[in-house]
Amino acid sequence: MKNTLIAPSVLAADFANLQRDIEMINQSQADWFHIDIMDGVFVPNISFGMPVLDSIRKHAQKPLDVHLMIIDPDRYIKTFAQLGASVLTVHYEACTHLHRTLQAIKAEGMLAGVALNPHTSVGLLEDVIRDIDLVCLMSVNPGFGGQSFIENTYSKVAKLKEMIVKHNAPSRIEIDGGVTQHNAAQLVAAGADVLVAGSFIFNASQPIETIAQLKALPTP
Ligand SMILES: O=C(CO)[C@H](O)[C@H](O)COP(=O)(O)O
Repeated sequence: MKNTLIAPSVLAADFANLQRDIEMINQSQADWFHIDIMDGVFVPNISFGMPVLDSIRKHAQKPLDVHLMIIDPDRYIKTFAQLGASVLTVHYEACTHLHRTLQAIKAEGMLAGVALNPHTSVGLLEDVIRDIDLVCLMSVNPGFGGQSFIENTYSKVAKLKEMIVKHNAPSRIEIDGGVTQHNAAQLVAAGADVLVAGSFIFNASQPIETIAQLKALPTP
């Protein structure tokens, strides 16, 4: 029985004490570091770029799950491979030739992810789902941490899980945005494999225990 992977979003970390927060995640039961790269064009925020990720990589003791919220992500596939990304996720809405982009990510030895904005239907992935290692369902409108969870996500998870089973696809389902103790169990029950959480973890009084609680959720 697969257990749920927990990927704390570094976007919510204290950037004045980033090494401290990275060490905390290293000591926790978290599985991945979720890295949100934002360009201020695809989303109305600019997060951080290659120099910060290079510093994170030097201290992170868990795989880097890199989420590109940028236009034309093909430009940077090799760069993020060199920066140590284990998973590289691009937005469906930012790709003209998604199948080719997925092939390019895999050619660099990374797992290939596709993220869908809240308004984007999972059905649009049907012809490429077998080539996707991770589908990231945005449960907030991308760009900022600390937003409220979009309730329609539950039904999207169920639809996506049905498609993955129908096509015998390798895809994991990742949920990104507004994940807390109020929705995590229902998301896992609906078929989520990976939970991204930023503010729920980094704003917690005891973040390591908060991660342990997410990790202990029963899986279907
Ligand atoms: O992709 C993101 C925003 O675009 C963040 O990863 C996501 O919002 C997680 O942060 P939080 O758990 O605080 O919502």
